[in-house]
Amino acid sequence: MKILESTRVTPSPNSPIASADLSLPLTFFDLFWLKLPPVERLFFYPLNGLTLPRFNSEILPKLKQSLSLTLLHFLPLAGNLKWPSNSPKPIISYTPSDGVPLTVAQSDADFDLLSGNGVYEAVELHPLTPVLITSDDSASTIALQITLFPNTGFCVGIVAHHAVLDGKTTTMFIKSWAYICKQGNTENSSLPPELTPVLDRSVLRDPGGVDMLYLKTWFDSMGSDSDTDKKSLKILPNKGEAESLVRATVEITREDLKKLRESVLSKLPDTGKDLHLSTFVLTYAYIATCIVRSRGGNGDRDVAFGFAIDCRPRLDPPVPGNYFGSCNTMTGEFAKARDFLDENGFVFGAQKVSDLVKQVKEKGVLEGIETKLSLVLNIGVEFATKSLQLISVAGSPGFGVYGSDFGWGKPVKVVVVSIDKNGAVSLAESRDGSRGVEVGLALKIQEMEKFSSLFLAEF
Ligand SMILES: CC(C)(COP(=O)(O)OP(=O)(O)OC[C@H]1O[C@@H](n2cnc3c(N)ncnc32)[C@H](O)[C@@H]1OP(=O)(O)O)[C@@H](O)C(=O)NCCC(=O)NCCSC(=O)CC(=O)O
Repeated sequence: MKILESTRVTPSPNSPIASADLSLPLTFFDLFWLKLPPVERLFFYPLNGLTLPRFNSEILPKLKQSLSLTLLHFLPLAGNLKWPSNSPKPIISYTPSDGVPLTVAQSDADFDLLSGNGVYEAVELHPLTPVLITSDDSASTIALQITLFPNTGFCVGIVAHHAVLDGKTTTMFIKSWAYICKQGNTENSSLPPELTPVLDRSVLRDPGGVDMLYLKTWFDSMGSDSDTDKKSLKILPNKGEAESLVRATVEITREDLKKLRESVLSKLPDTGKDLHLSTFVLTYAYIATCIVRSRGGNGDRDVAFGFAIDCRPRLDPPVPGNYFGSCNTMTGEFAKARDFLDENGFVFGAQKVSDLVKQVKEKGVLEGIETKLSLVLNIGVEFATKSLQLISVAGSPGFGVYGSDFGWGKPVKVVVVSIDKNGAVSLAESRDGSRGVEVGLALKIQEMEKFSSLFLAEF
């Protein structure tokens, strides 16, 4: 890996938008993620015979110029998290000298291997992944990396501070950048309505001091009375990271989903019809079952499974789908490994995940919102002690990541790197538009081997 350039891309200076300060308060949804590790995503673009001269003269200038134009719409991403002394909570601050940190690199790694579905070591993706810089006083909102693979293609990497943007906004930003790049970089680049971010914070109402409650939860978790520590914007290190994981991608097709649904219904002839057997529920329950079985071992082991919910359409009044920020909450459950190891483990999982989604539909997303952060922090502590098997979810088949075409074709693969640090699997839509689901995995090698032997061999 060779670093070719470390720079900052500023919003296009020709626009008056770039010359005004901007500040956005963090909402309670944002503050939930204040110190939680960021999400890392890579988009792989194959380009046969791509040379360094072509990369430098065509690809890179177009990507940088269009990024600069895109930032006019996403100004907070050119800024930083700050905590002014007169502010009760941190803010996102943009000033005209700010810009997005961008690393340009050249890799001699195997593009086809890293962008394929097969098994490879998780650490192989780390050199392609930008690093989010955070300190006591300041935290980057995102960082980007563009990596050339001579003769084979290039990769666009983004790391996103979850207190600034969630998966929906991150993927909307990448799609907007790709859209403007593909359009040909004219000044005044406008975005279609669904990609135009809504920065207005007044569309979201705090149910009553949840923002300050989350800050207090963060303060309490730090166990320090010093003001510097309390107001530090440093992100927490990943504590539960396992060593030497391998990655692979598996796909669940519509046909597989049909079989999974039929399998649940055949085992629950009376109650099955009341379950919410969506693509998401079936996929997550099935993958969680295979992961617990791949570890095998003691049935007494605690298993926590949980996932994020996009709150935008579920708030009253609903928040626009293109609202910029973090707008999700978590739901989840505990079980014992034996529940999944059991012959009817998948049916158990489908019932539990269905119940969780149905609860959200019935009770709304704000039910129990006050205690969500402390619950998640406690699970993190247990995960770090390795006493708990945690299976969470990053991404969503609804994000449409494969629509991100910068003008050289759609990505051949999109991966979430950070699942190798937090016990998550990643979900995306099938690349071929067939409405299947692509699932990213990061497991120990023995567990990956077991997973491969189990996956879709039985339902
Ligand atoms: C809570 C959920 C997981 C539940 O999903 P479900 O699919 O079970 O339930 P649902 O009500 O959303 O959808 C039920 C069915 O309706 C369909 N459906 C839903 N909305 C639709 C729409 N607008 N247009 C057409 N169809 C729609 C779904 O595809 C599904 O059908 P069918 O069964 O045919 O599919 C989801 O609603 C959700 O909020 N997903 C987003 C989660 C998220 O944002 N995760 C990322 C977190 S941030 C993160 O992790 C970081 C990062 O990614 O960077």
